[in-house]
Amino acid sequence: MKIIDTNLEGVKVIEPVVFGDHRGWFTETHSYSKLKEAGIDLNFVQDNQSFSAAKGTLRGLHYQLNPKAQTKLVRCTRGAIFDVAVDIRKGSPTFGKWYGIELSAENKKQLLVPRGFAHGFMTITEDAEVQYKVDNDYAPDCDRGIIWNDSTIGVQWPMDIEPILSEKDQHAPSLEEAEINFFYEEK
Ligand SMILES: Cc1cn([C@H]2C[C@H](O)[C@@H](COP(=O)(O)OP(=O)(O)O[C@H]3O[C@@H](C)C(=O)[C@@H](O)[C@H]3O)O2)c(=O)[nH]c1=O
Repeated sequence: MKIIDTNLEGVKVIEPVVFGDHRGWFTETHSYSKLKEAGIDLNFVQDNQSFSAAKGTLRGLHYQLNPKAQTKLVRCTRGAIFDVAVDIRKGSPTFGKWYGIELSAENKKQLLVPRGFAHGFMTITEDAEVQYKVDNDYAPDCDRGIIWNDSTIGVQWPMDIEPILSEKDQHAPSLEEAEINFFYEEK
């Protein structure tokens, strides 16, 4: 498996090895040992799956406050999405900066979104299924969002449309108004 750095410290793209033969293919979708060898030691405690029934569905930008912050390891198992991580660690040299990548059932790429980052995605196929691991329990009290089109973040979503959003995501605050309790720690 290839682990590739991005413009944001700690945000990584993981490209699994896919073994094809006359039956189809095989791939490891997660390896604790291989991530640990690469210096990524995570204890995933929950697996999530979502299905979005229409192209242009946007879920995000979401995060959980400390002490319930979550690292997410995201992949797309049907269709394709544009997946985004935003650095929202106070005092970070890349605060408010984003990274985006296409994840698809075909390319099998994964995005590692660390604690202290907001996460969201837009579906770019007729429907899409997303699966992700998290390293902290779901905690509705700590669940927060930032509006998907926040102008200071300026995510370049792949389709210039009014996306399909949840009621909650339609009313999310701006980055400036959002409650954040993550602080950048220099490595
Ligand atoms: C995230 C989550 C939601 N739920 C419930 C709450 C709610 O009734 C229903 C749908 O929740 P939401 O509307 O928050 O689902 P969704 O908008 O898909 O939220 C997800 O978006 C992506 C971008 C993420 O990064 C995830 O961490 C998560 O925030 O599922 C759980 O029971 N456990 C969970 O871990």
